Amino acid sequence: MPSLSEAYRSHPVHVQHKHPDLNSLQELPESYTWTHHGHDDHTNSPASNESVPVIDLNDPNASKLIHHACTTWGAYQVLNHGIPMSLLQDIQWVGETLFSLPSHQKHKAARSPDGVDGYGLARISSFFPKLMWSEGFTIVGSPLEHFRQLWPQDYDKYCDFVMQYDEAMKKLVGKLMLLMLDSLGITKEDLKWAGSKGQFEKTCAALQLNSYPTCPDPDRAMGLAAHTDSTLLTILYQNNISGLQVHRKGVGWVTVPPLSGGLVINVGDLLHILSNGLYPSVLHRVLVNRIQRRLSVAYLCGPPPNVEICPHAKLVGPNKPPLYKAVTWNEYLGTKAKHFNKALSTVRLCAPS
Ligand SMILES: O=C(O)CCC(=O)C(=O)O
Ligand SMILES: [Fe+2]
Repeated sequence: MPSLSEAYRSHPVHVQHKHPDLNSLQELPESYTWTHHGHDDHTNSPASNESVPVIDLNDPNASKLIHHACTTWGAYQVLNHGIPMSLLQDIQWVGETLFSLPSHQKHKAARSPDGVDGYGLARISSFFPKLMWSEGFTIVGSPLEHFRQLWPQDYDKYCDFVMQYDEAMKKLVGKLMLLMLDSLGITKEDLKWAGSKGQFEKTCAALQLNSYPTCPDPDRAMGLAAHTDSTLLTILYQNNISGLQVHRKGVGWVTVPPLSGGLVINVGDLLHILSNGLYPSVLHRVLVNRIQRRLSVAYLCGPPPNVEICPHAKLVGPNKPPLYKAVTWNEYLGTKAKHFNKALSTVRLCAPS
């Protein structure tokens, strides 16, 4: 069975590796200048009071609320998710410390050209002519080797925080998967890969730390370009700096305001497939600002690598043909590495009615 890192490794996306230290630039270089995008958000439109739903996981109606949020937005924020605030602060501190290291130090843990983990530009960079105003660090499995390069003296305390975060996220994934499937009328017994305890303990994940340094010309820069996640679901912690936007059909770009202790849940491409197109995988992007560095931590969660994901039988019928063919995460990552935002349409069987 291919591991997640093997899956990524077999589908390398080539990203230019030498990039300037964004923290030291006084002007936006041409290579980072996107066309002006300040006008294309929804803030002046009549729908500006629309916002991504906030759901209390202790609410007895959570499953219904999730159904509504996922069909309309493909995203929601959660409160009372069980992750202690101290753990969120710890992982944020790891990110802050990591990205504050001198550039040459960070490059000691650079992602290898065909690799998945380590320091570098966003993997999606190769699909855009302009560079993004961000830096990232990806962790799959143990961060030990890279952290040893970054912090030769005290790497173990940073590793501990990552492991604790990973452990807590795994539990939350179990809870969220149950709720999100329930919201589709699917039980854990309906999915073989839900695991013997029905807690989705075999799901695979990558942890992505993102840093968006302050920018001298934020209106013309892009922190992270519009994309959907190749996951089942993504659990995102954003510190208290705004920047994340989601796209809603008919409304446009909508900012997801940071919520103290809140987590953003994105529907990824594989859950979109599993839901037979009912839940859109949310298109999202990140804008930057000139005042404060923004940090985010994304837990990118997918199925066990060799499991085939297809529209669930309960969501398919005579009037609802399956919209997608079955794909493993590995196969889908390959498709995404080739076709990026058109990947879903390449695994599509028929047009929606
Ligand atoms: O920084 C954010 O808020 C979003 C990050 C993201 O979309 C990703 O890592 O896939
Ligand atoms: Fe994302």
